[in-house]
Amino acid sequence: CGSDSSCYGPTNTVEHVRHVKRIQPGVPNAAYGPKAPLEWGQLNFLHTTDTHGWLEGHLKEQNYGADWGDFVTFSRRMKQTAGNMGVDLLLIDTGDLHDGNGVSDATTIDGTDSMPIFDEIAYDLLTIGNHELYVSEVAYQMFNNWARKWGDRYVTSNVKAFNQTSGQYEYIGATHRYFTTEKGLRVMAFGVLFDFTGNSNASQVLKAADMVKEEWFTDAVNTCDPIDVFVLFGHNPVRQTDSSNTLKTVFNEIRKVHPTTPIQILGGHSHIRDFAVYDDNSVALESGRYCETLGWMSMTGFSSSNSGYNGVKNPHGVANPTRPAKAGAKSPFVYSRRYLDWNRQTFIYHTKQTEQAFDYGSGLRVTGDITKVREDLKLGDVYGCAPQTYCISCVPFDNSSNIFPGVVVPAVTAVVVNKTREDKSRLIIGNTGAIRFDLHQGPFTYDDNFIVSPFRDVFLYIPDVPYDLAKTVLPKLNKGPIAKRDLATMPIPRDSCTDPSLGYLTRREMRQSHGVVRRQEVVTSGYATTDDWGTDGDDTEHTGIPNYSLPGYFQAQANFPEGNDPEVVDLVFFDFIESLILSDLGANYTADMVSCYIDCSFTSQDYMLPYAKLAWQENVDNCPVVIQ
Ligand SMILES: Nc1ccn([C@@H]2O[C@H](COP(=O)(O)O)[C@@H](O)[C@H]2O)c(=O)n1
Ligand SMILES: [Zn+2]
Ligand SMILES: [Zn+2]
Repeated sequence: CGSDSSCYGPTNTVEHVRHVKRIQPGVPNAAYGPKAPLEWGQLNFLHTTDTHGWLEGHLKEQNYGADWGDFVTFSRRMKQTAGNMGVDLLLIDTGDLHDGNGVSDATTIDGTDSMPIFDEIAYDLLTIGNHELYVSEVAYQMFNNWARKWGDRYVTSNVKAFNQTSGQYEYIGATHRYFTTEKGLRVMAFGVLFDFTGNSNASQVLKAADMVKEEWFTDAVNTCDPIDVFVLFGHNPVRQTDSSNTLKTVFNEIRKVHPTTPIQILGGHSHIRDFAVYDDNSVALESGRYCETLGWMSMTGFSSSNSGYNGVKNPHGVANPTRPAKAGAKSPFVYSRRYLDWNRQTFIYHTKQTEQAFDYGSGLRVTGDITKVREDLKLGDVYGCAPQTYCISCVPFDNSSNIFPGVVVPAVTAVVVNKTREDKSRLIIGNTGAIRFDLHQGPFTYDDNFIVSPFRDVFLYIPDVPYDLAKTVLPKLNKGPIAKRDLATMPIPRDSCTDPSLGYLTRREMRQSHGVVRRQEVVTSGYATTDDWGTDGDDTEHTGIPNYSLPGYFQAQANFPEGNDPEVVDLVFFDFIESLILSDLGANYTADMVSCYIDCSFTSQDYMLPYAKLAWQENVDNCPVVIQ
């Protein structure tokens, strides 16, 4: 098809219309759920991060099946509960709102339809992620629209945008926010993006080490105004050993002036559930990715002698936090943390509601808005029937059920072809990070195209590169062997990724087949988190999911002569990795030798749909939806 989208568009041909069906969101799960009520303290946090447009929830995974409308209801009910108890609850988001789902990415400018839906939550603090900065139009969407709307709640302590009117780089949001909570806590908040360098020239990211030298920062830390608690939040991993973590830099600067004031840290970007202890008076929470996880953190220990807190000391009728940051901590503060699975059952349980009584009109309206966006963007249109599940990391990289050998390599081999050069041998190289989510067995929809491959990374190429040189590029990019995780240590010997037939079993059958049933309920596969406090953070217990590490890059070779190596190849790659490719090819290769391969609008969003039309037409009219 090349760049001719009429070859695979959903409505252009009669033949295609036959293949268009819609799938419906998954039903709420029923058999298992949260292990215990939340521990409410004086100051409580609900945290989202790296939502990447997944506002519809996970339509093919019951465990993460709530949509943003359900979250609207939940967050409002939790705010009311906090008010009724006489304590504070802060809602916080740490960025990456774009790139990952059709709701955010199927519009001409990413986020056009998703951002108004996202904005239905009354966040107290928000900050910016790197996915708001790759594309200038998106950066300006945040700068000109949402930053203005969110005012001082949008804290971008080290991120500026180029203001075309003033000709200056200006902070996108506020540098910091000093505010008093409903219960009298004086909060100083900083929102810090990791030292990101892949942004377009519409923005500027100050390194944290430079940010802390800015006058506004030293003024804020040294202010004479009382500070009861710092909220240090950012699109930034919380694990101190993560090389991207720059929260530590800011933490250290605060500590020079405030040795014992609590610093509550909330992070993101590494897409994991995590909780880290920084010191006796500081703990950090990270809340996963893609609307799979809602993070909960609470603390108690404020008194009239150390704060302006005028709320209830230990809210009644609920559990309260009891754990010091670490054993023997010299601190009045105790904490709790929990990773909530993103489903209605979780939301209903923690608001003490019933399925019938849970919904608010506001939440239902937002669910309706999401449905309308999905319909308008035709996200439910089906392009093929995937015969099995292919995952990114639940099986080794070379397993046929891995998405790279199973889908991505055959898809780029078959579809990424320049007609005028189709007789040439080619190597196609991509970064594995461009593939963002597992591909589930069953109908492959327009939405799934963005879920699997959301970026608009253009396929570029250099013609006629000697094969002896071209074949050295992938190993140079990857440098080093693929680390493999020993399956024998994993709690589940197989799961629906490795054995697709299991996808047809119910979760109960699946677990019982392995003999793991607890509390007369089912323990399903999912996150089994280990953090600085151990293994009791997951709100719903799960057995783990195998997680094999990946090389950074993949390669497909196409139209190679049988039994021989070609003399030269067309070397095809995403523009996202152009500079790396050129540096691996050496000084004889320069940017002026690079051009668009098919055309400059054919991107990584454009090869999966034609492949689905090519490879997955069997059963397409009768393709069972497999909800895991
Ligand atoms: N145009 C792009 C942009 C990003 N990527 C990949 O995404 C990774 C960053 O994602 P986070 O959610 O972790 O911030 C980046 O490292 C790339 O792998 C891409 O492929 N193309
Ligand atoms: Zn992210
Ligand atoms: Zn990120």
